[in-house]
Amino acid sequence: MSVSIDIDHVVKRYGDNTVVKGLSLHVKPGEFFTLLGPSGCGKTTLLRMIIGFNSIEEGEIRLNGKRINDVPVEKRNMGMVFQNYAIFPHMTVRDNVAFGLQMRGAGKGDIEKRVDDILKIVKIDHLKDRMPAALSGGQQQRVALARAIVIQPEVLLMDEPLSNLDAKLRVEMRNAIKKIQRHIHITTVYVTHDQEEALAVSDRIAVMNNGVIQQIGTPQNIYKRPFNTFVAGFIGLSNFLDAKLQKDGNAHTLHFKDGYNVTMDNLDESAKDGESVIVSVRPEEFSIVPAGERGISAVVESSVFLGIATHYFMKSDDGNNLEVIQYQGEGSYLPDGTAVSLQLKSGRINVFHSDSAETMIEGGHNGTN
Ligand SMILES: Nc1ncnc2c1ncn2[C@@H]1O[C@H](COP(=O)(O)OP(=O)(O)OP(=O)(O)O)[C@@H](O)[C@H]1O
Repeated sequence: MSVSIDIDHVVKRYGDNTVVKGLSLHVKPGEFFTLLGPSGCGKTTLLRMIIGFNSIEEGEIRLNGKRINDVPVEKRNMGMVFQNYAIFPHMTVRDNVAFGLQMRGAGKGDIEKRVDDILKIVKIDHLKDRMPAALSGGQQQRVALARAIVIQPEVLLMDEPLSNLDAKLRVEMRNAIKKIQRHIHITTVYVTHDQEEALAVSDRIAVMNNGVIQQIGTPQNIYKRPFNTFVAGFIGLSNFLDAKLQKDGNAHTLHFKDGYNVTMDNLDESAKDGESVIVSVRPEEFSIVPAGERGISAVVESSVFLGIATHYFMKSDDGNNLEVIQYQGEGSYLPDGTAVSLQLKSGRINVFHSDSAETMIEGGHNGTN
């Protein structure tokens, strides 16, 4: 049976330095939940609080509603996979995976069967007699994963498990991890600073900065409707433009510096007439139209052909550097120096208050309550 995890106003201090600041979140049974944020934001610290390597200064962590603050690591029944694999170099794959079961006093026959089953699940059963030094990085990480899950933990914790692998293997392994997690349906908390990896594997993501959660949501929700400018800038690419808001009855108009304006019908009541706002636009949320048409005037400075799309680096007439993506079939190639107009897709762009940096899109929330 899968368990839920409640993190309830937890605080972690190192001396005078508070690195986790009254943080709360709920992980559902069987969920693949990711903590995502820049280096030093407190992800690993929080993960270590869940498994019990770190003390909890304030607040509570509960498993299926039961407080575990004072339960020692070995009694928490959690498996953990580390960035550096942490497998025993002097033991075969089979012995590495069997180790945790032996420590728990499982019988010989039982150990053999469970190790065989798990090695099949992580697809390294053909390597069971190898020593770790004779394995690739991806294979070693599969051993580490097998070792963590063979003990049938209630919770699987992973701390940047893919960061030592090359780019191609990272993609292969993240797909494998996601598949295995779905298969065994274990509540999983995954730590990464790689936003693409987080989007690819997670059911939900908590975006953290400086010990505080910025937003919790599904990958789609966080990408499409970031709660604040930090999330908009951290997840995927965003262009940020200044605009002034004008209220016209129920609708609002965004006025950009060079006279272009866009009507919005999805802003909430916090949007005030005359307010300065920040508009975030994904590179694929521009429509490129010929120069002179309505839009933000810009010139192509350089471009990168990516096969599926062309990525343009442009400069707007009022001096903003803009990144714009044109998918194959959406128009002809624009050589450097081409003048264009950029129109915005009003249903897709995001608008933030300049002062609080928080969204004013209707229904936009940070998912923390
Ligand atoms: N044992 C410790 N003593 C003092 N400060 C610590 C200790 N461990 C971590 N910190 C500090 O706590 C903050 C959060 O660290 P943490 O390792 O949780 O960040 P992170 O988000 O996991 O970053 P990274 O992606 O680089 O691992 C950092 O400022 C770090 O220097």
